[in-house]
Amino acid sequence: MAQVSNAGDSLPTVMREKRKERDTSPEEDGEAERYSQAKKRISESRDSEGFSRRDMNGFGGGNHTPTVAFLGPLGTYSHQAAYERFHETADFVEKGRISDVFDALGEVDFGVIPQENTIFGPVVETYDALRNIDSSFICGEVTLKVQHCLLVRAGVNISDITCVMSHEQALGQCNGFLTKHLPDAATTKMTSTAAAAETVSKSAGSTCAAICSKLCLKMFEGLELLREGIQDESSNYTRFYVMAKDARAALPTPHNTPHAHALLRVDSNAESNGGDIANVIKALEIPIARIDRRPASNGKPFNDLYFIELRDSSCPPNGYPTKWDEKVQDAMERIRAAGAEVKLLGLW
Ligand SMILES: O=C(O)C(=O)C[C@]1(C(=O)O)C=C[C@@H](O)C=C1
Repeated sequence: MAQVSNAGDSLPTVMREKRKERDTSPEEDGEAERYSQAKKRISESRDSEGFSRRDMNGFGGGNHTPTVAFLGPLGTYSHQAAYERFHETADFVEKGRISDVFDALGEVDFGVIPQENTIFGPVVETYDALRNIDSSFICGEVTLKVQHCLLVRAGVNISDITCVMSHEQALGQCNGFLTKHLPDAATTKMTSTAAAAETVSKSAGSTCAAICSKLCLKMFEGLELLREGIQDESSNYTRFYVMAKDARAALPTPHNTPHAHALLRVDSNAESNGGDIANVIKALEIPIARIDRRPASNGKPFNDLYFIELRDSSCPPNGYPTKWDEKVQDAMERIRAAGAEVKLLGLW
């Protein structure tokens, strides 16, 4: 697996004194403070892990602090993933929906976008947006450990809960818990896990619960932790794409994956190809890491678009395999020769 971050791994000790009497540890208090501070511009150019603004291709040399959009509000897993990837090298910008993060690319330098979860699978909103993008690119990835909590307004017991709010991914990842412990509670899809926590926090007298990160206890007032680690498998990870408008935008070092990747969007519906995805797979001649499929949404029933992620593990640590870009371009030429349309969505 690529670089995996657990948001609570390394935490400042200064926050210990500030600890409030809640369900969070000193480490989690520090974590909350770190993430709150993440929005602020940090003038220091190098942090303790060696991330440097000078390492940002295209940004180095000037005074530009890169901006990074993520699905908000503060306290989402996207927020944590963005912070784990960029630390204090960037200014962070909250967006209301995943599609808003895509739309912001260009205004902001980077966007951090959930792509896939190990329990519930691909993030549908992300693949729907990938169907239409023409000039934004995936330039990196980050993987985050996800431990869901059940948060309620203080004083609410599990037997009182009438509804559960969260992002559809989190509801899906906790389906076993919901079926077993809250079979009669209604579920409400929210734009994000932290949006659910915020809604519960602001609804006096509410008997709704939110499924979200423990960090939300510190981000929003009046919430209490009822259960922790309620997802269907204790080992649970979400992988995020890091995207940019500029295909040449390079992420701060260290390069975050031991493999080289590319993502292709393939439309195999052209008549010249006979609609056969097998021709495309044969033409690739590069190992395939995963294939996802979404309706092409072009008015023709059962026309699909394929998202093919390529992976080459022959690269040196923190680098690309020799001529990776050329290998991918050559594969795309072969796909076109086979009669399908192909678009490069990322190279990292
Ligand atoms: O709602 C959030 O906290 C998000 O960052 C979104 C998201 C997702 O779309 O998969 C990210 C990680 C978790 O898998 C649950 C939700």
